[in-house]
Amino acid sequence: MVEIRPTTDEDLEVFVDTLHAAFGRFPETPGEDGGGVWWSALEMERNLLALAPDGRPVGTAGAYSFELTLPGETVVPVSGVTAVGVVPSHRRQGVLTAMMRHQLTELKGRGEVLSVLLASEALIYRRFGYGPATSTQRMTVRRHQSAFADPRAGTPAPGGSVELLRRADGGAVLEEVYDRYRRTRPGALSRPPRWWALGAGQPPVAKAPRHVAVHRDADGNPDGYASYSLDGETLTVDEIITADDAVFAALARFALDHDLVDKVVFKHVPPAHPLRYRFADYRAAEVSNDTDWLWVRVLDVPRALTARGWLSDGELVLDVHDPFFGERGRHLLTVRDGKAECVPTDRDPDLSLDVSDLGSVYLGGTAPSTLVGAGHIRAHHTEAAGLADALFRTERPPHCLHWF
Ligand SMILES: CC(=O)SCCNC(=O)CCNC(=O)[C@H](O)C(C)(C)COP(=O)(O)OP(=O)(O)OC[C@H]1O[C@@H](n2cnc3c(N)ncnc32)[C@H](O)[C@@H]1OP(=O)(O)O
Repeated sequence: MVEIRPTTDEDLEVFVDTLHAAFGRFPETPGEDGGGVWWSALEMERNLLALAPDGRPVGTAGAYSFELTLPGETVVPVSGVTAVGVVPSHRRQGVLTAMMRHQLTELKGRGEVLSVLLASEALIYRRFGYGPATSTQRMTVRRHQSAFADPRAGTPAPGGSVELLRRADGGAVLEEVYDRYRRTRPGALSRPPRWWALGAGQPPVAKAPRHVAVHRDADGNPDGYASYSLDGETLTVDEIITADDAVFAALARFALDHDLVDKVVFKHVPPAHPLRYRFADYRAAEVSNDTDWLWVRVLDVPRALTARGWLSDGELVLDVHDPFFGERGRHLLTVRDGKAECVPTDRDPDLSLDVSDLGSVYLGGTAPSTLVGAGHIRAHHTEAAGLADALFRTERPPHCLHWF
């Protein structure tokens, strides 16, 4: 059996070496350009090493300290699980399972409500109770097709402006705009100050050259930015950050109006993004790379359900099974005026579901009826799925464009 132990700053080199062995890449030195920025953002006091009986390190798992925005604009602390790897010689022997048990038990013990991660492969994490909770898409637009149906959309509001920032000048502005945005968007994560200081808060997580355009309102206050790069005739937008759809349109227009550019790639947009409907030609935007992004693991069902906000009133009895911890609980969820109460009950359930499916529907990114249709969630009567859809829905789909 393996021994799992927490790491300290002194373990950074062995941690990085082990993780690189797991991913099959030659070790690079933390602090170099590129991946080095990401390595230096690791919180070594929160990471784990798995050691074989002979003391050799064979596995790694890490956690970042983030805040996650829930429906209803509530913000909760979450651990962002990262840097998970087991060296090829020790795979399929339960090393990851041992690390997950150690980590999830510790997170529960700390009183955390949820844990999140981005999965390298979609078959790995459901068994540990994580479910895919947000998705993201790529939108590619040919510039010559990109006229907006309403040509006035896309110009900044009267008195507003779009200005190109030198990256060195952008730090505080971007951090502030991002922070305001992420508090309004379910599924968005905080970017710790240390990430911004390292330059890691500006995607990609590297010091590669990027251009940044900032949008300001009529009073000169920044309320959105676009980070992008140019390669030949392709302009790639890493992210447009704003809580305002009109500002998004203005920044998208700015990207689309670049001379010498043939196509503009918006790397991360939520499903059904309004931008697609701005174009006079609906087919101007080609959507691809529709993929899962943030996975959510509910650690405390009643606290998770009462932490988020709700749009509709209603009642639902959920029978939630957590096979990884061998737990099952029946919960009466009652929503009134946007707030929920959740208490144990012995009433007949409306729905029976696995904790990973609760993770998938929790942020509003997947309708419970979809998972009933997929045979994941069991509806105990004909109205149950519709009732759950009405309760869990959110005004906007959750979205996370943070890579970690
Ligand atoms: C949040 C992140 O950091 S994502 C990054 C994840 N890391 C990687 O992708 C790096 C390359 N891969 C690896 O290092 C390893 O294969 C890991 C970490 C994914 C899995 O580690 P292992 O120690 O082999 O997992 P473990 O032995 O505990 O497997 C538990 C179960 O999951 C299954 N499993 C594990 N990995 C996979 C996978 N990639 N695909 C399908 N099933 C998997 C195993 O078959 C096993 O199933 P069983 O209980 O039915 O027998």
